[in-house]
Formats: sequence, C-alpha cells, structure tokens
Amino acid sequence: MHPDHELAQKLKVITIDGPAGSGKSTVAKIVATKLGWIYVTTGAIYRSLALLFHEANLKEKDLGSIERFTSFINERYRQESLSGKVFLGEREVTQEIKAPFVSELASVLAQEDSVRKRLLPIQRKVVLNNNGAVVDGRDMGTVVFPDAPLKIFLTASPEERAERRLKELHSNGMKTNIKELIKEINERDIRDTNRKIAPLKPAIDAITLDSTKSTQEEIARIILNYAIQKEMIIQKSEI
Ligand SMILES: Nc1ncnc2c1ncn2[C@@H]1O[C@H](COP(=O)(O)OP(=O)(O)OP(=O)(O)O)[C@@H](O)[C@H]1O
Ligand SMILES: Nc1ccn([C@H]2C[C@H](O)[C@@H](COP(=O)(O)O)O2)c(=O)n1
Repeated sequence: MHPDHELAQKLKVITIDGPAGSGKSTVAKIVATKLGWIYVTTGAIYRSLALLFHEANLKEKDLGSIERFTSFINERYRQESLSGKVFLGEREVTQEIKAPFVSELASVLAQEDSVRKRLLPIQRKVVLNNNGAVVDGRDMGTVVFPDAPLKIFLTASPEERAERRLKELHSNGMKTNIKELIKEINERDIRDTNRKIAPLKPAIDAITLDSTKSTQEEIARIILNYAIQKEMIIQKSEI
C-alpha cells in the first residue's frame, strides 16, 4: 500500500466499465497509480483466451475444449500491476492481444456462459489477493464486483474512440484504417451490449462519465474526487 494514503475499511475496489476504446484501462492505470493500488484490465484475460484459441486454430463451435484454455490462463496469465504488461507463461502478449482480430474473437467468445463462468473466479482472485484495485471491463460493476463502493461507466463517441484506437495501433506498427475501426468498434459494442449473459450496461448505481472531450487526466481526477467523497480514501494533497 502507498504509505501516504490512509484507506477506510471498505471494499477497496473501483470498477470502470464501458464500451471499446472509451479509455477505461488508461484511466484505471492513472487512478490506481495515484492510490498505490493495482489495476486490472479484464479485457486482457478475454483477449488472451482469444489469442490461444486462434493459435490452436479453433472456432466458436470448438468451445467444448474451453477447459484446456481456461486452466492454462488460470495457471499462466499474469498482468504486471504497474506496467500493465500481459504475459502467458513467459511469453509477453501485451501488443499481440490488441490486434483487431483478437478484439473481435474475444467479444465473440465472451458471449458464452461456459467462458464467463470459467473466467469469473480468475478475475476475483487477482483483485481480492491485493489491497485495493481499479478494475475495468464490461461487467465489473454489474456481475464481478456488485458490492464495489464506486462504479464508473465510461463512454466516448464511436468516432473519437476509433480515432484513439487508430493512433494507438499505428504507433504500434499495426495497419488499419478509420472506417474499419469504426465498423469493428460498432459491431463489438452491439455484440457486447446485446449478449444474454453479463451484457455491457451501467450498474444501477454507476456514475456515467463521457470522455469524448476530456483528457484521461481530467477523467481520473473526477474519479479520485468521487473516491474521496465516498470515503474510500482520505484526501491527501498529492492525490
Ligand atoms: N480521454 C482521452 N483522451 C484521449 N485519448 C485517450 C483518452 N483516454 C484514453 N485515450 C487513448 O485511447 C486509446 C484507448 O484507450 P484504452 O485502451 O484505455 O481504452 P479501453 O476502454 O480500455 O479500450 P478497450 O475496451 O478496447 O480495451 C489509448 O491509446 C489511450 O491512450
Ligand atoms: N469484463 C469483460 C471484459 C472484456 N470482455 C470482452 C468483450 C470485449 O469486447 C472483449 C475485449 O475487451 P477489451 O479489451 O476491449 O476491454 O472482451 C467482457 O465480455 N467482459
């Protein structure tokens, strides 16, 4: 725990849910760093599963073999709490799992009950083994941490989200264009929102923030202020 932060005796979890590219993991990292908490981007778990699936040349119809992959993820998946780097065993997959085909397959597999059931305890374990976490995904506030004292639903316009993603992919040397990205993001939002199990939606007690015209630092500051208001943390000058 960060030595300068006194923390109240509450579940120390801040959840950030929202559509693809709204800035969840960027903001989660800033907030967690300020608090000396860990941050967990649960999309990386679904993405890692999708990468393994793809590499084994499997398709949705092969979900029967999900056990093999989820137990691999359970044993080998690791997200560094400070850098956010993602590993499967010794292999670093941080950039690989950002590829658009992985995004799509992750979203497709995430519709399946068998997949969600298997990944749920992995997400809870990572967080509850630590003293304070900021977690982002699609169902953090609704399903995985329904008792979290502070829940954020982060949005941004699809165009802005696609622009951000385009910059990110280009800076990592991946080729794509804005039209394709808007299409991919819209399709993913529709699939994630309309699935039967744990769909993307704000928890009833979530605070919705629109980041279209705000910087990541501004959004992080708003979230930290809510955490102070909710007495999850005691205000210190440097937070
Ligand atoms: N408020 C912001 N203003 C400008 N760019 C931002 C903002 N927030 C995040 N970004 C940038 O947008 C891109 C997507 O952000 P991020 O990966 O945090 O989104 P996400 O919601 O976690 O996405 P996904 O659900 O697809 O994993 C990143 O390149 C990030 O640096
Ligand atoms: N809690 C979560 C996290 C992710 N998913 C699925 C749906 C997403 O489209 C996909 C990739 O996630 P991202 O990296 O964009 O956050 O994984 C989910 O269903 N639930």
